[in-house]
Amino acid sequence: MSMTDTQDLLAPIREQITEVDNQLLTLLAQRRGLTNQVAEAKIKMDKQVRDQQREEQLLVKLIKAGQAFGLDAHYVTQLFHVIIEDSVLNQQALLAERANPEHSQPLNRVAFLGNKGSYSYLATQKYFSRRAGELLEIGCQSFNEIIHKVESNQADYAVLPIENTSSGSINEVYDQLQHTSLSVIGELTHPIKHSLLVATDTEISKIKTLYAHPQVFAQCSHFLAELSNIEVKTCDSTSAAMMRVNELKSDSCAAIGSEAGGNLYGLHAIKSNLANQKENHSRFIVVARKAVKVPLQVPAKTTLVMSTVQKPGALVEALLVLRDNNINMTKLESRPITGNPWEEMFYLDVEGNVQDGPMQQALDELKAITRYLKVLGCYPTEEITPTKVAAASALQDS
Ligand SMILES: O=C(O)C(=O)C[C@]1(C(=O)O)C=C[C@@H](O)C=C1
Repeated sequence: MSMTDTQDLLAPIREQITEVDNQLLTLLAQRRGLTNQVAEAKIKMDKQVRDQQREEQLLVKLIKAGQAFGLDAHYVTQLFHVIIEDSVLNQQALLAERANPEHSQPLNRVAFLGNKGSYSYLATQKYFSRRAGELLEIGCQSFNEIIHKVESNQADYAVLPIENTSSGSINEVYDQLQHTSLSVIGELTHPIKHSLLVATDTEISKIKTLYAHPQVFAQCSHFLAELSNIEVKTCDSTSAAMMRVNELKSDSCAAIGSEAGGNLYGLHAIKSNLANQKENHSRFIVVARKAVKVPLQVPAKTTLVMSTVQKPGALVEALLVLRDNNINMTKLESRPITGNPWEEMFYLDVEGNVQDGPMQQALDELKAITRYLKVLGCYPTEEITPTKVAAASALQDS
């Protein structure tokens, strides 16, 4: 069968697939509209955004209905976890906006690291896509510059990477937090997926020169080891590598970076998942000059910074305060204090709202036993743990 025949066979089926996809999008938008209404009702009824009992009932029904259509339980569960996560995040954003009208501006000026196409750029887009107001992107060359932009009112917000699942905490950002008066007002996690990006209709065997940021090369070392006769050229940023490959428009050049970022420079991916570690995510924080008030209906996280007194067991004592007040700590990081050798500043992320009784009690107790304690911010949690359906596997077997 010739290539033209094959394409003719595919074309009408693809048309139908496109039609179905558009219907799916229409329905998803309709569902999102309904969740906005749910959020409004929850504000009036003073109810929690998350209702995991309702989610479980919903999933059980959907799994059953899916089976009748020949769709397996795993597929249906995965799909609806994403849909429900979107719904929860959307509702949280709406409630947070209502509680902080002064943060709702027609224009959000946001400083981030790198240019269009960088992972920080994509995280910025993702975070502000749920928020009202237009986005003005301010690409910066250093964390210092980013913080300065917000402190000096040249930007309203900054999006900063704080940790990565493969390379750990980003110390430079923690050190900036030690000296700034800005507050953490939000967080988000963004997947870091490296792809091989090209500008022409080429293939891997033709690639002779690769452009990327040195950290990206390090994260893809296993993939690079498989290639032979390749020249590796380091660039200052992922976006610089993309720009270079777009300028060269050569069959023998490729950049490594995110596919979505590459698309902004007219590049397309010929191979994906290049990182050594397949689950690669970065967590970002959003900071602003003014703290936000998190409605009690929304699950919150609080970031604290403290230094303990110099005595054995001082840190343990501080952590016991959290335990005794039933507060879960999700992260503990220590950084040296500038100018005070051998002394440490501790950064803690804990689950809870600063307006909550147990949290206020814990903060009072911590103040009494630490040398320094500051709340860096309290913000809505964006890590939405998917609801498990105990009956799913049983349903699948039946
Ligand atoms: O039904 C609700 O209460 C909703 O908020 C909607 C919804 C959903 O998207 O289906 C989202 C969050 C809740 O945890 C449960 C269900």
